[in-house]
Amino acid sequence: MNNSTHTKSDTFSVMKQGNAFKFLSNGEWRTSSSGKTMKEVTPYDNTEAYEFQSCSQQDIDDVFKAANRAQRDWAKTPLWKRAEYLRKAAVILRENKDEIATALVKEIAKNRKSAVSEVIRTADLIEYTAEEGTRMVGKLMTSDSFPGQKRDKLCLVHRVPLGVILCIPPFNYPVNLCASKVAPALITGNSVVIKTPSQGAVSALYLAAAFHLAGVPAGVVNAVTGKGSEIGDFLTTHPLVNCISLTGGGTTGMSVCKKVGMIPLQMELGGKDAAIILPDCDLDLAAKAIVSGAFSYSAQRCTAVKVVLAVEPIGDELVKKVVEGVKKLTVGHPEDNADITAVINKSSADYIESLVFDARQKGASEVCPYKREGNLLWPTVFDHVREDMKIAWEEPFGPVLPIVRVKSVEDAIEFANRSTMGLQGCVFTNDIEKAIHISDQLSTGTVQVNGQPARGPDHFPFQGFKDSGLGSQGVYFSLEAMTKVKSTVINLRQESYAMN
Ligand SMILES: NC(=O)C1=CN([C@@H]2O[C@H](COP(=O)(O)OP(=O)(O)OC[C@H]3O[C@@H](n4cnc5c(N)ncnc54)[C@H](OP(=O)(O)O)[C@@H]3O)[C@@H](O)[C@H]2O)C=CC1
Ligand SMILES: O=C(O)[C@H](O)COP(=O)(O)O
Repeated sequence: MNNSTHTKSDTFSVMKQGNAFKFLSNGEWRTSSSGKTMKEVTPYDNTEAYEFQSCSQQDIDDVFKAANRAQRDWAKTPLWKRAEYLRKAAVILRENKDEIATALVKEIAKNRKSAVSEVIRTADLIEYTAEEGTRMVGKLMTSDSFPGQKRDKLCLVHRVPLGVILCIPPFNYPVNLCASKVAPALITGNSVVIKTPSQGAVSALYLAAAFHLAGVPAGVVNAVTGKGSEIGDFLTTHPLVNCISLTGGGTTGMSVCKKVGMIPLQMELGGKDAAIILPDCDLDLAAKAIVSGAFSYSAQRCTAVKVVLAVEPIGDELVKKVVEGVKKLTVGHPEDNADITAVINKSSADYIESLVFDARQKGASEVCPYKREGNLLWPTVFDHVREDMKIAWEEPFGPVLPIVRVKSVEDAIEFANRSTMGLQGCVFTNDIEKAIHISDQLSTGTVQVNGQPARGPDHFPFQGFKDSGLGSQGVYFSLEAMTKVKSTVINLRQESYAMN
């Protein structure tokens, strides 16, 4: 393994040919056999951000064959050594955090501070995964714990890799949500094929490059670029895929689920996270969490607060505090660290606008008014939202927050549970018994008490109920998801009991 540090500006030069980024196949950065490239524009000024390969079916087929070939030797690499590769990749990410953050700023308009923190969070996640993975030991079971049995069978239980994992991250965390799939896959002895998001492709390629530069053997980490609508089906239905881990929209996730065969799936899809605010809560704390929860990264987070259910009589006071908080948010360019930056593309901005117009036309009260310049949308808050308004149910993935007034906690729970999604929810109250009762009633994978919805810290389990997903993420849970149980049973001729 190469132990030198990677801080020079040409560290990643291997990834490029001219202006175009190459894709990673079997340990080599290549141009596509299609001869075609794709261009990506910045969300904020529509100028060209990057150019990268439009991978062909032939490229993808080659990548899967390489990943399949490399996996067995990788699985035979001692665990401590696999962990070393991961730690090395984490070091490379940290050393190059500014360059990678620049890609995040340009491709997905994440503000610089958050972009740098995504890279550091990713390095931490990879290191934690290396450590957790080395501690993931098998277990020994004995037959005599089952009724009627003697101690004449010893069962050695191991977790073994699945094979080739197809990792499909979304645009909003192209580095971190790529690593949250790749790191657990690698430490457990799988090889990976990354399908980068089209907006965010270069950021995800940097992640792949960190593993490549760390010296991970050829074929173990591969990354292809291209449009999901063009190469998605070929990737997900490829016979050499042994597991798919996808984070993205519900429509994408469900269509993949319907097409693939009997392989394990880890799906992290959309959310409509509700914040239930009880009259007895610390209102300042709740308002602060709502503003941060609803508007960080312009609300392009699956865990964003997407509807507030204010239990009367606190509605007026809560709305006043939320509006005060929203007015302090800065709107502008990601390089200036603005809180609110342009949403990912025009079609997303148009969709968000359609939800705004629907709420406006149906009479919601626009307490923080909507304004748009290109893809830049000012943080908008609607009060007195009713259930006939689309914004009450749909996921805008943009800075528009609906507030619904409800008469009772029971009404709030009923409203929240009517959503087809069930990622997270949160409840603000000073009564912990009430909080537990509400958490028990909510059909969501996680409920936060007196805090905003969030995936992190990244070792916590993260899962969606209903249409929000399948399986659980979070370091240990992903290690389990990317392995299967294998057991060896030793049948003794006579019973034997371990003695002191
Ligand atoms: N629960 C969670 O953890 C999270 C959920 N999300 C959800 O993701 C959505 C926004 O992210 P976004 O990136 O736009 O989501 P998409 O569903 O559009 O895309 C997600 C990923 O899937 C790829 N893809 C698209 N079509 C296919 C296909 N047919 N087969 C295989 N892969 C495909 C995309 O590639 P391409 O870009 O080329 O189309 C991208 O890499 C929101 O709905 C949000 O709620 C986002 C983050 C976290
Ligand atoms: O993609 C998302 O939106 C994330 O999974 C949420 O992560 P966060 O809660 O750390 O923003």
